[in-house]
Amino acid sequence: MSHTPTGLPFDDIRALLPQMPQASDTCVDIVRARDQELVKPAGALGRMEEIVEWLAAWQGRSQPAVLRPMVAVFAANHGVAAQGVSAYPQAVTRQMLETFAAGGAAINQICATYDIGLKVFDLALDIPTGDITQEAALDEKAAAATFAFGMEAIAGGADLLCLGEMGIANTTIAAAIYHALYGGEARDWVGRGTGVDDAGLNRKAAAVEKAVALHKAHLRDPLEVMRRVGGREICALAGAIMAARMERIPVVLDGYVVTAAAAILHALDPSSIDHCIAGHLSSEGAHGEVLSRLGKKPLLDLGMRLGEGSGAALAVGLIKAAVACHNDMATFEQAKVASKPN
Ligand SMILES: Cc1cc2ncn([C@H]3O[C@H](COP(=O)(O)O)[C@@H](O)[C@H]3O)c2cc1C
Ligand SMILES: O=C(O)c1cccnc1
Repeated sequence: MSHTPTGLPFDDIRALLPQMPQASDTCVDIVRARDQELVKPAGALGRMEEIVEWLAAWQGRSQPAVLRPMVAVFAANHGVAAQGVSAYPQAVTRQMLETFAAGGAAINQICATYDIGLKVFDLALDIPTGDITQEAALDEKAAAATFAFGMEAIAGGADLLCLGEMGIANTTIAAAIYHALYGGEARDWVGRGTGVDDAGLNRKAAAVEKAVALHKAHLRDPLEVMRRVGGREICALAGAIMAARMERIPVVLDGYVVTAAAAILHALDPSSIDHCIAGHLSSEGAHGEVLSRLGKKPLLDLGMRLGEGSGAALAVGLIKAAVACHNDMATFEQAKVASKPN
């Protein structure tokens, strides 16, 4: 990327890209060699084997481990909610944070089931971002500061990071990001989110179209997309993905909203999300199209459209099982099973 440093906050983000650690091919080779020895037909664990290779590559460990998985949920409010784009009122964002704290949400139960840590971050809920149909969501300084907050938030605490979000109207924000990055028609990118009716869906498409038209002159730069038609949780999620890369923590993406933060980084540098896996395919319509643009094949497809990190956290069950098979299965020799087919 040709870029002259100017000392602006976004330059601090761009400066991270050339410093990203790369996958460890050596660790992958060691994992593959052990896979050959394990007491099963070659390749019989299919994608479970690929999951272990991915963990090894990005943890930089020849024997990968998932001992401290964490879900980080970033919560924010959005000025665009005033356009009538959600089936629920903005107050639900804070009410759900109280529900997370009380242990009553879906994500609490999934984390308890798979022994996953849960951290929830309130990103200035009382101050919704600017309505993207009227103005930029955030100025550059605030966007960069929130990205930095997301980087800090995940520091030091996990060997696998699942990302989640809570923010009424944020499926509209995600759709605006995809429309800005990938073009097409606004309608192609909007879905029913929390369950808007046909009139609500029309208002969503109109809001996305208006926002992208308003900011059009500035949307060639993915970081401008992030601050103008995005929101605080999108900035923090992008920061968390970047920090995880720097710390060699593999990342499990959630659904339509979390993937929008990954799409921003991918647009800056496609290799910047190589340490990320897609936990699931959201039933928010365009998620499949987005994942194929990002080159990600989702692990689960359960017809879910919740957010909160729920699809990512469910995938941890599979990931833990994949690691257990790899690390703890017997070899043909140990099990005294004939290793060569007739
Ligand atoms: C009770 C409740 C719990 C949720 N948990 C996640 N979301 C999800 O729905 C919101 C996005 O949908 P939209 O763009 O239509 O507002 C986000 O907050 C997301 O995390 C929820 C939504 C509700 C109502
Ligand atoms: O897939 C998602 O992230 C999603 C879908 C609907 C509502 N909230 C989030």
